[in-house]
Amino acid sequence: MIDVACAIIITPEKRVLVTQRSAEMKLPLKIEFPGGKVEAGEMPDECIVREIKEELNLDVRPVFEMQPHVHTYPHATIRLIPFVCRIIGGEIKLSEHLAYAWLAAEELMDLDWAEADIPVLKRYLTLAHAGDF
Ligand SMILES: Nc1nc2c([nH]c(=O)n2[C@H]2C[C@H](O)[C@@H](COP(=O)(O)OP(=O)(O)OP(=O)(O)O)O2)c(=O)[nH]1
Repeated sequence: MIDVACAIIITPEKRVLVTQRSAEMKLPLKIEFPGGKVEAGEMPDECIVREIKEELNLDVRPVFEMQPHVHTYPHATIRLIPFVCRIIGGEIKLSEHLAYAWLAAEELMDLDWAEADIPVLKRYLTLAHAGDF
């Protein structure tokens, strides 16, 4: 089981950052919440801060840890650990992804998501709808 931390980065206007995996990555061209594998000796919240800096050149602060979701792909079983995050600095510069977009909640479901993200997205939308974020 591979622990993967991902970030649901939100703006004060409630837009959410989504990224598209490149053709060279596993799950090519799928939409995901940016993030990556938790390294040995690292806490998931430390991982998400590191990965977002590496992948997007953004400084984020995790504000809420959501329930993890386990998903089995043909290549691996992952435990996706989502963090709702706010930006505290930096400007987006992509180093691995093909593209990114800031989307409103109602635009999110209609994308070609990595399978593991779909239950996470649904939970986030429930929280957002309830006014938690
Ligand atoms: N980062 C990220 N990975 C996801 C998400 N959903 C999902 O199924 N995955 C999968 C894709 C990969 O199998 C795994 C994480 O891979 P990764 O390639 O992003 O992680 P990494 O940068 O640490 O990996 P590596 O290239 O250094 O090996 O989790 C998601 O929302 N974000």
